[in-house]
Amino acid sequence: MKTFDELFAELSVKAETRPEGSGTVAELDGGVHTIGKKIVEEAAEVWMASEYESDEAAAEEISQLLYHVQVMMLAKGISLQDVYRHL
Ligand SMILES: N=c1c2ncn([C@@H]3O[C@H](COP(=O)(O)OP(=O)(O)OP(=O)(O)O)[C@@H](O)[C@H]3O)c2ncn1[C@@H]1O[C@H](COP(=O)(O)O)[C@@H](O)[C@H]1O
Repeated sequence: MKTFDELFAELSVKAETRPEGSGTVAELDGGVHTIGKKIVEEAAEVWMASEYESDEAAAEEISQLLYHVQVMMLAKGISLQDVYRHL
């Protein structure tokens, strides 16, 4: 189990060190367009799971959406503070 901030720290290191086999590195290499499509796909899955599936399934889809949003933040060089400032 990890928090939003802990995941972002982990992904930041992956983006920096580019370890072999990292899905994050592969997604970053796909670029903003590819990451954006992934976000839209996961957002739809959050909607469907929330409307038609269990709370557990919805929570899992939400975690995946948060992950892809963080990958987009890294692709754009947007920090947690840049986002939190708007909350
Ligand atoms: N939390 C996540 C996470 N959530 C979602 N995903 C990715 O998003 C995909 C989920 O998409 P779907 O369920 O829709 O599955 P899918 O459509 O079959 O997936 P694709 O074929 O599109 O890849 C997964 O296959 C992962 O590639 C994640 N990938 C990684 N993490 C965490 O990120 C960290 C770094 O991961 P790596 O960069 O891979 O080392 C680790 O702590 C991981 O737990």
